[in-house]
Amino acid sequence: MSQLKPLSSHLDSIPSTPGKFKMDKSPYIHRLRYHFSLAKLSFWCFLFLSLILIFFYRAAPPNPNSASQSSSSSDPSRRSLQTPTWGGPNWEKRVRSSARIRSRNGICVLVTGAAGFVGTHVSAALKRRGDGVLGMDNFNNYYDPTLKRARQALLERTGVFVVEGDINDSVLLKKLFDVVAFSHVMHLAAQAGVRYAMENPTSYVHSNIAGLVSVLEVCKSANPQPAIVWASSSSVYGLNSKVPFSEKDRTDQPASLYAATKKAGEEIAHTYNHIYGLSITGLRFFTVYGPWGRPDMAYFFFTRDILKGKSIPIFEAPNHGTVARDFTYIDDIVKGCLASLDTAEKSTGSGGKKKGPAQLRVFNLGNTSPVPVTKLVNILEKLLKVKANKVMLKMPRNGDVQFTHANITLAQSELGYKPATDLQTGLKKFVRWYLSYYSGSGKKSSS
Ligand SMILES: O=C(O)[C@H]1O[C@H](OP(=O)(O)OP(=O)(O)OC[C@H]2O[C@@H](n3ccc(=O)[nH]c3=O)[C@H](O)[C@@H]2O)[C@H](O)[C@@H](O)[C@H]1O
Repeated sequence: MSQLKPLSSHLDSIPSTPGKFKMDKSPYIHRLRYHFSLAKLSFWCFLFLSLILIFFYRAAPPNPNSASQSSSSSDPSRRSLQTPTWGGPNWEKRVRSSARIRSRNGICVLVTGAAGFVGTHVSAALKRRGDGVLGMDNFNNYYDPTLKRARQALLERTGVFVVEGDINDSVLLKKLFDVVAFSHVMHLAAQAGVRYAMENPTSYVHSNIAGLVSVLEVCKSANPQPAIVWASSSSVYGLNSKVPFSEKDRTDQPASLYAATKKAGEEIAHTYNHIYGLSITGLRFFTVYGPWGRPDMAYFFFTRDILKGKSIPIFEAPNHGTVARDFTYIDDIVKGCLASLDTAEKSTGSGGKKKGPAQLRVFNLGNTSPVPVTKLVNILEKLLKVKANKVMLKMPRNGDVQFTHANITLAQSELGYKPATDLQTGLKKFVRWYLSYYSGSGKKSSS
């Protein structure tokens, strides 16, 4: 650059119109030609370097489609969109290999939320029996992402590839359907947690409503259309007081935004079934617990805080009323999920057009025996051999309901669903996992 400036004053005296400049072989002109070619060389070098820089800058995110959706919002489920990591021949090879069916009559399943608690267990179980499984997860930081990465590593070891991406990234979803003709989608990606909905309401709309629609849109346009099984929630029963909760009971009184978004999901599922012939099964999970569980759930952080000697808040209903949950062990839930996939009928549409009526189902997947939260704490105290520092608190008005209790007659008859693990047995397995996971390496922290 420094050479161009003085030279430009010489060039100013040269006519700009081609043909008007007469070649003169004087020494001055030779010097001028020398300076001129030096300027040209510098200019081309500069241009060349700039192009290289621009190329590397633009090439940094491998997938510009995802990058364009990035957001600096406080919504944790959106953060992963800023670091897209998919695409390329190697990536496609891994996708195909993970989704390859390895058993006779196997199915080919896209599992969203695969690095989540239920997603990990379901993906591993499908893979174990020879189904083709491809996982997808956005690894958001709603709770400790290192736990999600550890689950991902577990799945990698069983041969399940977890694609990093958000369900709202329809370009990625379409790409996955271009590469693999999934026969089923197990849609488990969601913003979970009842109380967190008051802190970050938009994350529920983003994942549980917009995200669900994004998944259904891609499924409806796929050819062949997959059958869909997805996670609804026991929370849709809300203020319903008729027990046990049956699928026929009213679900129009949600007590939290989380519940409202799951209820909305059930209505959205109805619409896509009605218009596009998608086969859809919604599963109302009842407080699922077990190894590799969610640190935001009471049984998990009670364990952590009892071990740390911290106080644990136990909610009670008005007039010291008992708060209870139909806690359901993860292995029972996995059986219910696999049975739902296996009994799902094919979608009837293709390429966005309905050809006939399709299956639409909703099932309770619970344990059928509610246990008071105080009893849960007693079991944990015995298993951990540590007395809990309990603080009884009035149940806050932030979305909780006093009790849940599943009627599972329908799931029993249609899916052969039969929960087999009581809370004592399930918590024993959880505590064993917890102690080995968090004390094993000495590096991890559950806080
Ligand atoms: O079935 C569902 O559809 C939901 O199940 C789960 O919600 P919940 O049943 O509310 O579980 P969880 O928070 O573990 O509280 C358990 C109990 O501890 C009580 N509880 C809780 C916190 C506390 O500090 N004190 C307390 O007593 C609390 O009052 C409650 O009685 C999932 O999180 C949710 O994502 C959804 O899947």
